[in-house]
Amino acid sequence: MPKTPEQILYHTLYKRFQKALTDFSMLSDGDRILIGLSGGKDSLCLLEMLAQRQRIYKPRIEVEAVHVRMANVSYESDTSYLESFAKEHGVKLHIVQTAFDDTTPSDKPVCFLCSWHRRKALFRFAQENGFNKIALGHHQDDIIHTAMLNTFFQGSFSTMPAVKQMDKMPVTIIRPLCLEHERDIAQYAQLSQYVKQKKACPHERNTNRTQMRRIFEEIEKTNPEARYSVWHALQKGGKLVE
Ligand SMILES: Nc1ncnc2c1ncn2[C@@H]1O[C@H](COP(=O)(O)OP(=O)(O)OP(=O)(O)O)[C@@H](O)[C@H]1O
Repeated sequence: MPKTPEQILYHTLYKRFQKALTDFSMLSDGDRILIGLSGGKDSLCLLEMLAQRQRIYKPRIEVEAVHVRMANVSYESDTSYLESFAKEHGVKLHIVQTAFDDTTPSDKPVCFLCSWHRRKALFRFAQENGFNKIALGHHQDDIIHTAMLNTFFQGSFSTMPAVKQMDKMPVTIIRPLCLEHERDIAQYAQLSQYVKQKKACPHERNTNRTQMRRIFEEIEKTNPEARYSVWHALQKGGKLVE
């Protein structure tokens, strides 16, 4: 039977997802995995693939998802779409709300505070509900851009690892999309007609990250293999597992 472009692309994405699971030994029998579902294309795609993986017998995993709403940031997320998407894939979705004080002056940017508090809510929810792993939707481009940011701005050759065992809690972060190319996820999201979130965060602006993205796009034009080169350097330097 002829395959549609959507099915062919999903197959490519799923193969890389499986390779990431294997290369980084991300799954163990009995894992309870909590997906951080922002509503963006990456975490939607992550949910779709983990939902499929959940139907395989060994290693046996259980998957649920959580969407964290930030009460004090007018950042509209269409939770009814997230609920129907998760339900369609047989994944239970939890919605939790949190907030932070953005009126007290702080030396930290609002985006930093917002993501710090979101992360805190995610960890708390995972621990209170017996999840031993949290799956996040960062892909290979995110990991490379972070490595560039840390190298050029922090003086540290480091990045978001594919697997990170948290020091102070019995929770491991996994990034099963770590081998995915962003453009493939974007194309799949379009073919699969993912609904775009009404992302109206008033604090979002051009950041150093956006600049790294542009620079990396330029580098890839000169050397289409550049991503594999950076990945290899990160792997060789032991930066992908903590
Ligand atoms: N509000 C949220 N609730 C739960 N998890 C979240 C939330 N926001 C982000 N995450 C998790 O953190 C990851 C990285 O967040 P980031 O803000 O970079 O993603 P995004 O661009 O909003 O969306 P996505 O990565 O899903 O396309 C997401 O892929 C998701 O797993």
